Amino acid sequence: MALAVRMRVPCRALLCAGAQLRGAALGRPEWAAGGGDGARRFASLRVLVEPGAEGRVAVMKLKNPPVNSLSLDFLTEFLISLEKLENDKAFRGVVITSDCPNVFSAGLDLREMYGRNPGHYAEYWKAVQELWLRLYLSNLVLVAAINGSCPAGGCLMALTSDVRILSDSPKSVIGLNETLLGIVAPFWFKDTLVNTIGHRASERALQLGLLFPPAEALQVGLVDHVVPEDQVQSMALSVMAHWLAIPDHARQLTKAMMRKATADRLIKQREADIQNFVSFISRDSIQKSLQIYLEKLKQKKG
Ligand SMILES: CC/C=C\C/C=C\CCCC/C=C/C(=O)SCCNC(=O)CCNC(=O)[C@H](O)C(C)(C)COP(=O)(O)OP(=O)(O)OC[C@H]1O[C@@H](n2cnc3c(N)ncnc32)[C@H](O)[C@@H]1OP(=O)(O)O
Repeated sequence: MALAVRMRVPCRALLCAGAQLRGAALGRPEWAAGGGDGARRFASLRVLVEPGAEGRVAVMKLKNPPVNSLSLDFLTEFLISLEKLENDKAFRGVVITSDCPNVFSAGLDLREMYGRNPGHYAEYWKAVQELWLRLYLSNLVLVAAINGSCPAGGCLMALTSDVRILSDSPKSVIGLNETLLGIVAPFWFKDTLVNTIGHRASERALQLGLLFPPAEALQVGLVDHVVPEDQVQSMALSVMAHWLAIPDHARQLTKAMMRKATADRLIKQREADIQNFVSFISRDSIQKSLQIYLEKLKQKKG
């Protein structure tokens, strides 16, 4: 247990203070207790948390329409919800899924990375780092119930889970497609992928910006199960029951043993990573790439 405690991510106080500030800006996140489960069911504007099974599993539903992009406000609310669950001893596992049709998450919010100032980019990147660290080192069993498209930052989020279940639908593609946008997946995105599918498969997937359809995602090991769309959540809960059969302390220490070195690489150079991001994203050439990509997304509609 000691290792698990030591592993808690630093800068918690900092991010939480930031979260409260942003919460205030949002008109304070309202944790509306509701239903027969009392305080165990709560919601902010963009994250719903519902009881999953036997009171020890929670289902977190991402609700940032239309595409669950990971905006700063969304990240703030998600991190507050996750912390509430981590601190509630009743919960041992969390299923993460989407409340938006056909999209698990469109990844990082491009509007947070385009046309803003360096201070904003730094604040945003710190929140993205925090999301990854919190999820990757979580003591909870995390199961991603991926019920739709899952590119880039959405894929990163899924990769932090202990198990990934993907819906068998043509819309459900998953991968780190950053190069298609003319940007580069940071080293800790890459490390998380390598830890999941190995070096060679990652090299190919990252350079080509591959978005894998379900059968290929399963074959390469990016996801653990592919099931019909209406069975994603039930499969997630059934897989969860298997993982919860393992004593927490042994499983948590093992998870820490597997993931700590990867997390430490970022923890040791968080500030440098932020500066790197700010200078990279502020380049005219990168801003131009993002502008073109955003325009393409808009044109797709018309
Ligand atoms: C040396 C290196 C050093 C440091 C590295 C530094 C920086 C680089 C790191 C950056 C890492 C980036 C990670 C990311 O996650 S980038 C985001 C990548 N995401 C995508 O490519 C997905 C884009 N979206 C889509 O493909 C589709 O929207 C999707 C998800 C398949 C859903 O399709 P559909 O249901 O048809 O919906 P629309 O496309 O019509 O979209 C509706 C609406 O949402 C807007 N939108 C979509 N995605 C995003 C997004 N990621 N961010 C913000 N907004 C998004 C879209 O434009 C539409 O808007 P509208 O106003 O037209 O309604």
